[in-house]
Amino acid sequence: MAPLSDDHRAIYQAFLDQAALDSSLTAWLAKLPEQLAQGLDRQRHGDLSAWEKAVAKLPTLPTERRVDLNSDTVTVDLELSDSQQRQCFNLLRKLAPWRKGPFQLGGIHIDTEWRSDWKWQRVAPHLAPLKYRKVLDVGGGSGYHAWRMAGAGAAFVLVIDPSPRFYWQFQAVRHFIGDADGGRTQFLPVGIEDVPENLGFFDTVFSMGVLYHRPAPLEHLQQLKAALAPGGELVLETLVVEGDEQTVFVPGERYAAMPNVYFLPSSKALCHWLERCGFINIRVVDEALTTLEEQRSTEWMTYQSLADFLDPEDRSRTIEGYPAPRRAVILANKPGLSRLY
Ligand SMILES: Nc1ncnc2c1ncn2[C@@H]1O[C@H](C[S@+](CC[C@H]([NH3+])C(=O)[O-])CC(=O)[O-])[C@@H](O)[C@H]1O
Repeated sequence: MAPLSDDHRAIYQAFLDQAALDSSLTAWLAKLPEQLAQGLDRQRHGDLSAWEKAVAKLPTLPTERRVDLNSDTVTVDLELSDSQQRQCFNLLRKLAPWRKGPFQLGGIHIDTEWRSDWKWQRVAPHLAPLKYRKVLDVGGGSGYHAWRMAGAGAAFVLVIDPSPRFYWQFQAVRHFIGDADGGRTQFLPVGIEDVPENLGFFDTVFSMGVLYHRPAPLEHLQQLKAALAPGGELVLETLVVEGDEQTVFVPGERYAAMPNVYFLPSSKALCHWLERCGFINIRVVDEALTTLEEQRSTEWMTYQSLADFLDPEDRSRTIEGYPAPRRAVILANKPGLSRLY
């Protein structure tokens, strides 16, 4: 077994607690130390040591704090001296670009590239209540949505995302939140391909903003289904195009300047794919164009953003001449009787 650092011990313990309740997790538990060691291997990610150090340098915070995971801005109110606040600000800045949020931590407002709260507003009203549910957020970024899921009462929320920057952003936010969530929210720096097969564990699985990055989208849907418990709910959010059941668009090298974008189906085609993968109760609950207010450059993400990736003459097209980003939210269930009913 690979040695566990202090940071990882909490994740391992959270898994142990869950595994005691459900034996399907034990297969993952055995692989966990190796996966953690690899996901955070300093040799593989140049800036990792700097991010790790920035989080380690965050000052010890007063235990008296008010944590709100249920508002659009994930908020931790606590009294910081001016110098402590300046120190925190500078350390949090070292983890930039901050893409997914917003957060308000000890009076510091992290205005992220994405208004991830707007996505949550489109998704949350349609979900089976998250209370008591074990939740997996695949490609969960900084963990913004995971904190909102914990705020909605989920019993256990696991973010998986192979980006070590996001891992350290999550740990920075965790430093402020402390154990206000009862340790129910955890982050593993791994990809969906590292999740053991046929886990059948989670009551809700989210895949938001991930499917279009997968070269084998049906395989991705099958992996999500395999992670779900019988009767569990899939929440799929992805880029789509307009069209019928057979419409699928595959862009060239880049789409809105993003590399690694593969399949953009219509939402009708996506429903068809889900049906082919054996999901039931499939419904499109939202479809909307991404606005320039939802994704933009900020002080915390100073690089180019959506406005630079759309045709300046015709905002309905990307700079490559493709249809501008449109996103759908689709819910579906894995067949079977849920333990929650
Ligand atoms: N193999 C993989 N397995 C899991 N995650 C992956 C993988 N490859 C990349 N990712 C992760 O998927 C996330 C996609 S971003 C959506 C964030 C959030 N969900 C949102 O809805 O705002 C969308 C975007 O920025 O294009 C990134 O954090 C990747 O690191």
